[in-house]
Amino acid sequence: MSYPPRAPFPATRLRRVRAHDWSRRLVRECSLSVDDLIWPLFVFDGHGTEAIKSLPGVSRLGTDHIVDAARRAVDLGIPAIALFPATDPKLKSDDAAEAINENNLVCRVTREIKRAVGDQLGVILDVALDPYSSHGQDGLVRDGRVVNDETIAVLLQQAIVQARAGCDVIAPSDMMDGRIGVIRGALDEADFGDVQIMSYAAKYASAFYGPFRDAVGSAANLGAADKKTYQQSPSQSDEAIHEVALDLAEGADSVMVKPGMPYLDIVARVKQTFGVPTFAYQVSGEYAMIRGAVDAGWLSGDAVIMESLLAFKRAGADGVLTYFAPDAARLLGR
Ligand SMILES: NCc1[nH]cc(CCC(=O)O)c1CC(=O)O
Ligand SMILES: [Mg+2]
Repeated sequence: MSYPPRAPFPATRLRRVRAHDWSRRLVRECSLSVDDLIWPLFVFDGHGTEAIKSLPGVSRLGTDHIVDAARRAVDLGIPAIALFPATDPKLKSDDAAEAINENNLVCRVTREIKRAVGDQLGVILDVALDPYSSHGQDGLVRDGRVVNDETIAVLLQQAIVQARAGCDVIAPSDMMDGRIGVIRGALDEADFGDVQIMSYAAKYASAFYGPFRDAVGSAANLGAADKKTYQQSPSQSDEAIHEVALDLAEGADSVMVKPGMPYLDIVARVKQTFGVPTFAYQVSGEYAMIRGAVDAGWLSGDAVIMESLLAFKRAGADGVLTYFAPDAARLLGR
């Protein structure tokens, strides 16, 4: 055998198209755009900003800062924000009554944001009781159990007050069975037929939510309890498909998989199975993991952020809820 070898040469060399930037761009299968981003924001009833220890770089925004953040989202071209309230502990109760107060923090702030930016920005609000309950659970607790149907009776009222405040998208994140159909019916009856429902359809009982619970202050309320009787076990894949099928049949306009990066297989299955608008939530723990490593100098920030978000697109997601939304929008705008 002579050297260098003359034949046979590999007919197919995948490196050929990788050799030039123009050619890599030409064969690109998926890409991330600012249109794919949803920016989650934490708001508290006060002024200024509050750092969140377990979410470096993310702050709770006071009512005097939140409208500016919404304007910033518009300027960056981000299509939508998701608002989460850090409720004053004094307003939390066993029945989470503050959730259905039409002048609660999130409703007031939504009205202000919509007044300022109108239809230039979509506002998404969670439907679940955990920011308002003294036990930190997403539903009502009776004899130590999170009860399903009684909870839904409250959730539908929460959805209505939020829609009345001007919220564009209701996002039930509670994982009660059957709530999408009931909320859809209630919205339609109250003349909010145009308000969308983005269902957290496949939401897992995950350890990656820790920093979020610090941010909204539900960690202390929840204590050592967990949400395993309603959120899915991380071992489940077929069950996620079943969940999504039910929520779509009940009227969900779009569905979400949560967390994101450890569940890209679920994102891919959901998109391939149903072909509907599918979102993924790169949750607080995923953000903290990346941010922490970047801040320690172990990972290169911009590259890792963009790679992590592109991976959602490759899996089939139509959009990503991410605390990196403003960073990504800035990087994409270059
Ligand atoms: N309804 C609760 C809710 N809505 C969004 C998140 C987590 C988001 C994140 O971790 O970034 C959670 C946490 C939970 O289920 O305990
Ligand atoms: Mg369900």
